[in-house]
Order: sequence, then structure tokens, then C-alpha cells
Amino acid sequence: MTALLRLVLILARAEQRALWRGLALSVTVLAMGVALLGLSGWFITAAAAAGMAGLGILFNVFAPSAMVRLLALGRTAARYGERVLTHDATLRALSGLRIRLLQGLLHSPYRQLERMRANAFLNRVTADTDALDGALLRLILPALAGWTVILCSGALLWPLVHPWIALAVAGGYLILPTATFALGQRVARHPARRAEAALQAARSRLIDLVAGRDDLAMHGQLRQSAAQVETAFARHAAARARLDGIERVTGALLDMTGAGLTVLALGLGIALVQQGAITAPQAAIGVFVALALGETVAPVRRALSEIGRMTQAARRILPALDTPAEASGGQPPEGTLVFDAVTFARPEADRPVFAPLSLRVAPGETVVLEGPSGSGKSTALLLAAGALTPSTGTVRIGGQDPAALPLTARTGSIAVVPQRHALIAGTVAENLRLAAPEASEDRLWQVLETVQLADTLRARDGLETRLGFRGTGLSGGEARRLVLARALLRQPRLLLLDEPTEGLDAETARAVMSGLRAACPGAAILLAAHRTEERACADRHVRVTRPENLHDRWGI
Ligand SMILES: Nc1ncnc2c1ncn2[C@@H]1O[C@H](COP(=O)(O)OP(=O)(O)OP(=O)(O)O)[C@@H](O)[C@H]1O
Repeated sequence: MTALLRLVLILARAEQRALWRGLALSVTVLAMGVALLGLSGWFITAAAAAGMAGLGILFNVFAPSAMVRLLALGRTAARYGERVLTHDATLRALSGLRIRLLQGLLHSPYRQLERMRANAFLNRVTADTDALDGALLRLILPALAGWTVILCSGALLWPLVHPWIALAVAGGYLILPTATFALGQRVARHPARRAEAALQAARSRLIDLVAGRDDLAMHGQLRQSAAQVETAFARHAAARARLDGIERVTGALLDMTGAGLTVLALGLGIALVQQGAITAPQAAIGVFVALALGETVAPVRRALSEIGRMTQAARRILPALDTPAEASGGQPPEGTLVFDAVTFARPEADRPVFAPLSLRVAPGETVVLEGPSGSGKSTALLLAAGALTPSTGTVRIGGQDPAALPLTARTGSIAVVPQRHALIAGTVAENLRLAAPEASEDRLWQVLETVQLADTLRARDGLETRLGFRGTGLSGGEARRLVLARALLRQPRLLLLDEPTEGLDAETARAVMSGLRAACPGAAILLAAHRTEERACADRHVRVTRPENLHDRWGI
């Protein structure tokens, strides 16, 4: 609940004025409802009493009936205004939250980002934020408005009717629905969690199923995966059915509270009339107000079935909002890349990925990292880029620690081409301009020539060639060259390449490697390589070794 309250405060602060006005209108709607029934009760009873006393002709029916009409119409108008204001403010606050959340998630440390699956990311930004719309609209605003109207009704019943009736009605409505909510919330917590977990699992499995459909079909696993999605949806439906049951029971309890308090007000009213403490029309006000206040607690039912989902969503969202914003400024690092006895261990691992690594790459030099698969070459490149921080030893570029620099400074002079390409759906030009939004068409063709891709694209739609989801529509080798071309657009002073010519024939690979060096003659190039064509272009080779191979030498 604490996380949920903190998030509600964040949302409320974003749209303070509109929400205060919405709350005032909510109170007006409920107060008008209570006044409408109270006045009607008094009107009917007073008119009947006057009729029985033979004074009907003298009874002024016009003023109360005009008031009843005014309240009925005013209530409808206030309800409309309240809905428009609160929904609009909540949706605006949520879209602001979504942007803050996206920024928080995208600026989280590299290790956190690399662990986050696409579907978890998507769920957080869409389903989790959507779950929070009910927090203001169906929980906090109705609760505040309800409590205000109950307290005000009690304060008015005290002098207008009788203190006992005021205490019974207001006290009953304050205590009983709150207790019902507290109890219902406890019972609903587990099914709500189960429902949410099952829904998230169903979504994740469905996304995995769609993304991996080719592989699953090849292995004959499509049916089984579809069945797993179905199971998660069935679990969600079962948990929802349980929640619906709790909602029904809570609803019945709330209805019984309303009916019970109305009967209590009636009983007390009759007793007080018989004692001569109040008149029958006064007693009628008490009874009808008790009946009308039932409306103030109706939203409790709906909030109960949603509160588990909201609480969980708030717990997932809050940590991402707390991520400090990425600093800007700082000078892009420039100069010689130096690794001094660097090791890196993941927190969950009991030893470093590779044995202490030392190397130097001066501007204009090309150094190749060699080593068996899994020895840590890609990890070393991420350390050079400042995406990871060494466990021991130091990484410096021209004397600066890249991991300590703001992202904007790092990306100003370092370009990384990872093993797995990251192309997006859109045109070739759009993909290239991710690195340099202002680049001219001539410049785009220039880098495409460098990576031997210009002719292939000219034969298609040139820079307007459209790529599908994650860059489909190009062969593996073409996609790789497009990513290399994109890195060149940045005119990097440190180029970090992970198996850059993977998937290319030997001749194209050689041409690409010499093109890369020609395109940025002053850059320091560090590359992880297995292929002869890549190794051949090196000024020096550095071997990355698993720690167990050097157990005695390094004492790891
Ligand atoms: N995100 C990760 N979480 C946990 N372990 C990882 C992660 N990425 C890589 N590893 C592990 O770290 C070690 C080094 O991986 P790395 O990718 O750096 O090796 P590599 O030398 O580049 O391999 P290859 O030549 O096959 O690309 C491997 O044992 C790998 O399983």
C-alpha cells in the first residue's frame, strides 16, 4: 500500500488543480444526492402531516419541489463535470508518468537493461501504468469525497434532526464500510496477485510464442507453447472469478450496511418522535439521508477487486521512477585506450569472466582481441565502452574513466557495434540516421559504400528500402554491414567492433575491414575477432583468457 500511496501522490501532484476541482465536484454530487433524498423525505412527510392536520391548503409545495428539481438537475450537471475533469486529469497524469517511467527505465544501468526482457518492459510501460488509473478514479477520490460527505451529513443531522441519529448514521457509514474494505482487501490480496501474475505470464508467453514462432514450428513445439499460453489465461480467469465472488460478497455487505443503517435511523426516529424529542418530518430526514449515503460507499466494491493489481503495479513502477536522470555534459573521451589489469565479475558469479587483462590502443591503431568462445571478448568491449565497470583494475581513454562519464559524452566519441545487430522497422535512411539525425543523403551513401552495401541497396529502393520488424528484409551479412555503416556516421574516435564481418564472404570481409580503417584513419579500433580476415588487419593481438586457464599464474 505504501508504494501505491506514493504513486498516487506523484499522480495527484502532477494535476493538483484539476483534481481538487474534480474532488469538489465529487463532493457536490454526493452532497446533492443526500440533500435530494433528505429533502424529499421531509417534503413527503411534512406534506402528509399537514394534510392529516387539515392544513394541506396552507402547505407551500412550490419551494421544496423547486428545490428538489434544482438538486436533481444540478446533480446531473455536477456529475458530468466531475467525470470530465477527473478522467482528463488522471489520463494526463498517467501519460506524464509513462514518459517519466520510460526515461527511468532507459537510463537504468546497462546491466539492468540487458536483463530486462522486452515483454517485461512493455508490460511496465503499458499495463502497469494503466492499472493505476483506478487508484485515483476509483479509490482515492471516491474515498475522500465519501468521507467528506458522511462527516458533513453527520454535522448537519446533529442540529437538524438529533445527535443520536447523526452519530448512528455518520458513525455507521464511517466505520462499517471502512472495516469491510480492510477485510475485503486482505481476502482479495492473494487472488488479485494470482490474477495479475497469470496475466503477465500469459502476455509474456504470447509475445515469446509470436517472436519465436519459426523456431517453435521447426521443433514441433507450437502446440505445446500455445497450450502454455492457454493455461496462463485459464489461471487468470480462475483468479478473476474468485475476485468477482469477493466483489459480490463485499457488495452484499455494503448493501446490508446501507439497509441496516436506514432501519436503525428509522427505529431511532420513531422512538424519538414518540418521546417528543423530534417531529416526524425531522425523523424522515434522518431515514432518507441514511438511505442516500449508501451511494458514498458504492465505489469500495470496485476498488477492492482492483487494489491488488494496483499495488503490484505501483511496486514495479516506483523503483524505475527513482532512477536518477542521466547527467549530461562532460567532454567526449579522446586518446589512447588503456586497460590496466582489468577483471570483471558478475555479482551472481563466483569468479571473474577473464583473467586480468592489460592492453593499449592508440589513435590510428587496430588491436584484435582473440580467445575461445565465451572467454569474455564482448565483455571487454563493453568495459571499454564504459557500459560495464571493472571489478578490479582500470579502464581509461585519454586518462578518463569512460564508465564515470555521462552517456552523452561517451557516445560523442565511442561507437560500439555489438554482435547482435539492432535494426528497427523503417527505411534504411531512418536506421542510419539513428546515429546522426542530420546526416545528408550523400554522407549516408558514403558510409554505405565503405561497408560495400551501396550497390545492393541501389538495386532496391536505395535509402528508402523498407525493413520489417527488427530489420527483417536484409540478409544477416547485409544487416551487419548496415549497423557498421551506422557506427561510422558518428565519426568515432574509439570504434569497438564485435565480430564485425560475421556472415560475410572472405573477399567482402577484407574490403569492409580496409574500408572501416580508411573511413576513420585516426580512430583507435578494438575488435573481438575469430576470422582470419579480421585478425589480418591488426597492429597487435591480445589474448583474452578464462581465469581457470591461468589459475596458478594469477592466483584466481
Ligand atoms: N548477460 C549476461 N549474463 C550472464 N552471463 C553472461 C552475460 N553475457 C555473457 N555472459 C557470460 O560471460 C562470459 C563471457 O561472454 P562474452 O560474450 O564476453 O564472451 P565472448 O568471448 O565474446 O564469446 P563469443 O566469442 O562466443 O562471442 C560467457 O561465459 C557468457 O556466458
